[in-house]
Amino acid sequence: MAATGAILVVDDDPAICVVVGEALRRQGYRVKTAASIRERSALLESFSPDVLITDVMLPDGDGLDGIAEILERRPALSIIILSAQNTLNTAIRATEKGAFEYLPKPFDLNELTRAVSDALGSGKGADEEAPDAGLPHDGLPLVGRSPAMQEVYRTIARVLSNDLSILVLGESGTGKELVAEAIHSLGQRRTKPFVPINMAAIPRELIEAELFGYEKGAFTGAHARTAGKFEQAQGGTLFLDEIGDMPMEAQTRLLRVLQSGEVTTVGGSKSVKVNVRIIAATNKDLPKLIEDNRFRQDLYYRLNVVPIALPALRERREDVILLARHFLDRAAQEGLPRKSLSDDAAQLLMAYHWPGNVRELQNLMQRLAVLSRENMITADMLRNSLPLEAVPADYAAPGDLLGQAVREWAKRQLGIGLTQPNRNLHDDLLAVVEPILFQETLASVDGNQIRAAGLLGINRNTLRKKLTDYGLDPLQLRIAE
Ligand SMILES: Nc1ncnc2c1ncn2[C@@H]1O[C@H](COP(=O)(O)OP(=O)(O)OP(=O)(O)O)[C@@H](O)[C@H]1O
Repeated sequence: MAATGAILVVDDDPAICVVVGEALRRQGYRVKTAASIRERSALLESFSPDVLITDVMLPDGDGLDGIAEILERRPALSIIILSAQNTLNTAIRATEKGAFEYLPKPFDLNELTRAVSDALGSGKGADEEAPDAGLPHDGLPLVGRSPAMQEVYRTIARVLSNDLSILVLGESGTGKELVAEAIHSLGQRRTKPFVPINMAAIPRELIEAELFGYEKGAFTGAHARTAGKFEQAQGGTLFLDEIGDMPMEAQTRLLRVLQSGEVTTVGGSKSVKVNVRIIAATNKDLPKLIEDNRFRQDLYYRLNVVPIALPALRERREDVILLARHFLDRAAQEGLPRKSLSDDAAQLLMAYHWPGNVRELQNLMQRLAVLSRENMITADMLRNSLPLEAVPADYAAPGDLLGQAVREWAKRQLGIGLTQPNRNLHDDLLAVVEPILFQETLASVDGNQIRAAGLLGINRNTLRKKLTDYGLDPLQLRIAE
């Protein structure tokens, strides 16, 4: 059955308007497109859409400006925000303004059509809470633009206006604590305490006393009544780090507190009401611990209301250079000499597998900012600092960068849905790559077609035909036969 509904698509990139517009029309929607905020305002009046899909960076301003006012006038309208800025800030702003969905670019066309049908099906967005306009956005701590981080930002943006329990998962050093701090400092509890407690860092027998507090005389050394972390976090957020290391008995007690909302100190009998948001984190496989009877299943369900999975740094290599520069900038702001990265250093950083994740990268950049005397950080300096056996032998292979470029190119082509059945992505890629390859190869042999064909491993006639097809002028390439 054809879908019904009117959709307004606003993007100054005509390709996106065409592709998105076509995809939605094929589903049966009525679609109009606009390329600016001015056109958007006019069409909102004359076309009266059910769903507005809008880009953020528009030629006449910020596409998010005016969204709250539009929703005030048309509360039934669902808004989907597209953005290439891809920061936590954009995700939060979009969600706060009342957007139904936020899709970072390049987006998947199926994801967009699904978002449209969800928006129409639900009558209205899932995030109907009153937008909180006063959140502090500056200096947001999380750096990264990879698709995996976009997913993290979207989830963070969605949990700021509620108190759902969060379970942050990820290897050591991926930023779990930073995510917990961000949720707290951007959310509605930000004026109250953020109290972290690391289960792995406290002797097992003291965990309950630390968490729930203790009465004077409860055990040797308990000289006075002491409030536990739960009470200290009253009204705010309790961050239970390394929750997988919590002893079973403490888990049972924690579950009871979460169920009742009351804590009783160790050695005490009176309970105190507590109101805290729980964010837990672990690098352990909790379902496996449950299987081994080392973690309570009921506690797991209680904590894992909204999971946030942080990718390992090697799974988001596109963020490595961004992060490295961020840490170098920070070092410079702290008064250390400003350092930059050479190209070969950047390649080496991207090829390394970062077992210690962002923390390892941060430590390395700080060390180099302090110790190196040069202004430029080179691959040689890194080789002295990184365990070399961990760097793939072909780290410098341009293939790594090329592979990444091709992956991004393919994602972009597929993501914005330019691949109609009659398109030939394979030929399109060759048309981008081959002329560059031919030019470089010919230049390296002073334009000798025979030698170039030999290096390329193709027949000379094939090379000549391809040069003609690509409109490459053999004379300009100084092809000497
Ligand atoms: N996306 C990021 N942007 C900027 N800094 C980051 C990011 N992720 C992590 N860091 C920095 O890396 C360091 C390690 O992060 P964090 O302590 O949050 O990791 P973790 O996952 O909690 O580690 P562990 O499991 O070992 O406790 C911190 O100094 C943090 O500021």
